[in-house]
Amino acid sequence: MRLYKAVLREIPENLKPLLLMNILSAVATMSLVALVSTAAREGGTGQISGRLMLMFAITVTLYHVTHIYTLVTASKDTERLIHKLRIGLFDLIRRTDLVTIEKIGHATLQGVLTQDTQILAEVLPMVVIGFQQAVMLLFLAAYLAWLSPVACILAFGLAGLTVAIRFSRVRALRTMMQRADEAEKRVFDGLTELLHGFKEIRMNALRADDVTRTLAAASRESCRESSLLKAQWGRNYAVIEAMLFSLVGLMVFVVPLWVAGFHAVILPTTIAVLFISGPVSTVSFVTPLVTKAEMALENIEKIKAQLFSAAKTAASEESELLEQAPLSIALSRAELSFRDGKGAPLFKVGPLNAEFRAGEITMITGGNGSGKSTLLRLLTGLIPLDSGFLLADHAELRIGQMQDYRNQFSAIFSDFHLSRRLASIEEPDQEKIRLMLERFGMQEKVSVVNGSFSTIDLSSGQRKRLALIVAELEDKPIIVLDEWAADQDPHFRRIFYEELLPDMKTRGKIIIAVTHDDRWFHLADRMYRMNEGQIEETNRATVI
Ligand SMILES: Nc1ncnc2c1ncn2[C@@H]1O[C@H](COP(=O)(O)OP(=O)(O)OP(=O)(O)O)[C@@H](O)[C@H]1O
Repeated sequence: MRLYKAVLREIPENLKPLLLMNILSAVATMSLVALVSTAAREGGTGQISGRLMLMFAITVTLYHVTHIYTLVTASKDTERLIHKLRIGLFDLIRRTDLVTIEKIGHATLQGVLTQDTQILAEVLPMVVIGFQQAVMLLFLAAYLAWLSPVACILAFGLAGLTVAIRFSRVRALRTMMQRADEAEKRVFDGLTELLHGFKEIRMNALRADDVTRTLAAASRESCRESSLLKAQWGRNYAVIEAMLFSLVGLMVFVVPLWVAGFHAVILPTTIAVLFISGPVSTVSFVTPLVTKAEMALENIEKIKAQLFSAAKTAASEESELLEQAPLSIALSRAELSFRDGKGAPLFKVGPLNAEFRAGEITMITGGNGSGKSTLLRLLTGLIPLDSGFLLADHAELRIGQMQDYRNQFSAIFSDFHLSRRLASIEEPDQEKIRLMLERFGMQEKVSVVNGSFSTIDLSSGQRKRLALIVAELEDKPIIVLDEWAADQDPHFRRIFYEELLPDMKTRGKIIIAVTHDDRWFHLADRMYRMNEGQIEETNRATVI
C-alpha cells in the first residue's frame, strides 16, 4: 500500500485522532440502527418516549461532528501531503542536473506536478471516507451478528461476494485507466504541438491538416478509452445496487424461512441491512479510486526516485565553498556521451582539454552541432562529465564544491530564460541600471520597479540586452555568452565586442564567448574551435 506508506511517512500527525473519530462515528451509526429499530417498535404501540428522541438527536449530532471532523481533516491533510510532495519535487528539481531534467521532459514533470497531484487531492479524502465506512461496516457486522448470526453471515457473504467481484475487476480497470491516461497524454502532446507551432501551422495548410488530423485521432482514441472505462464503472455500480436490493430481499423473504423465530428480529435486521447498503456501496466505489491514487502516487514517486538519484550524484550532502573566485577554469580529458533510451551512444563530446583564464577573452567557434553548447554545459557544471576532470585554479573540483562553482557564473545561453524579477541581485544599483539601459537604448522601454523589470514583452534582441544587463549587475567572476551578438544590430554588436567585452576583461573576469563574428576574432586572447565533439586550440589567424 504505497498510499498508506506515503501518509505514514509524510503526514502521520492526525492518524490517531482520525481513527478515534472513525470508531466514534461507527458507534454512532450502530446506535442509530438500534434507536431506529426501537422507535419503529415503539411506534407500533403508538408511544414514542422523549428519552429515545433525545438519544436519537445526540447520536445524530455525534455522527455529524465525527463525520465533519473526518472530512475536514482528510481534506486539509491531503493538501498538506500534496504540498510536501511538491516542495520535495521542487527541491530535487533544483538540485538535479540538466540532462536528467531534459530526459524526463518538461511535459512529464508538469504532468506529475499538476495532474497527478490533482488526482491525489480529489481521491484521498474519498479514500478516507471509504475507510470510515469500512470501520462502520465492522461495527454493523457485530451488531447484526448479535441480532442473528445467520442473517449476518448471509448479508456479509453476499456483500463480500459483490466486493470480491469488484476486486477481481480491479486489475482490468487499472489497465483501462492506464490506457485512458496514455490516450489523454497523446491529446495533450498534440495540443502542445498545435499551440507551440501555431505560427507554422497558420502558414501551411498541409501542416495544419496533419496536426489537426493527429490531434483528432488522439482525441478519438481518448474518447474510446474513457468511454470503455466509464461504462465499466457504470456496470460495477449497477452490480452494487442490485446487490443492495437483493440483501433486503434476502432478509425479508429468505431468512425467515430458514431461521426459526427470525420474525422477532426481522425489523432491526432489515434496518441494519439498509444501513449496511450505503457503506458497502461507498467502499466498493472507493476501491478503484484507491487504484487511481496509487497510480498517481507511483508516477510521482518514480519521477522523485529518478530526480533523487541524479541529485545525489550531482551534489554531496556537505556543501563546500571554493577558496577564492577562480582565476582559471579548465576541462581536462573531459568526455560525455549522449545516449538513447537503450544506452547506445548518439553523440560523443571529448576528450576535451581547454583552459579559460581571468582577464582573458576566450572565443569558441565551430559548426552547427559540433558540441559548443555541450562544452558550455559541461564547463558550467550543468551536466556531469562521464569521465575526466573539471578544474578550478588547476585543482579538481569536488562534488561538494559544485554549487559554489556554478555560483561563480553569469551565463546567457542560446535558449536563455529572462525572468522579470531581478532575483539574483540582492540590492540592484539603480544608477548602474539607468546607465546600462541608456547604453543599450532601452531607457524608453524598460525601467526597474520594486526589483522587477517593468516589462519583458520585447524583441528577442532586446530581451538579450536585458539579460546582459542582469549579468553585469550580478558581476560574477566568470561570464559565459552563447552567440549573444547573433541577433543584435551592428551598433550594439560593436558596443558588445569593442566596449563591453574589453571592459569585462579589464575587470579581470573569465570571459567565454561562443561566436561566429570573425570580424572581432582579433579581440580574443585565446580561441578554440569545436568540430564533431572535439576541441582544438587554434590561433586567430587560422580561424579567420
Ligand atoms: N540532450 C541531448 N540528447 C541527445 N543528443 C544531444 C543532446 N543535446 C545535444 N545533443 C547532440 O549533441 C550534438 C552537439 O550539440 P550542441 O548543441 O552542443 O551543438 P552546437 O555546436 O552548440 O550546435 P549549434 O551551433 O547548432 O547550437 C548534436 O549532434 C546534438 O544532436
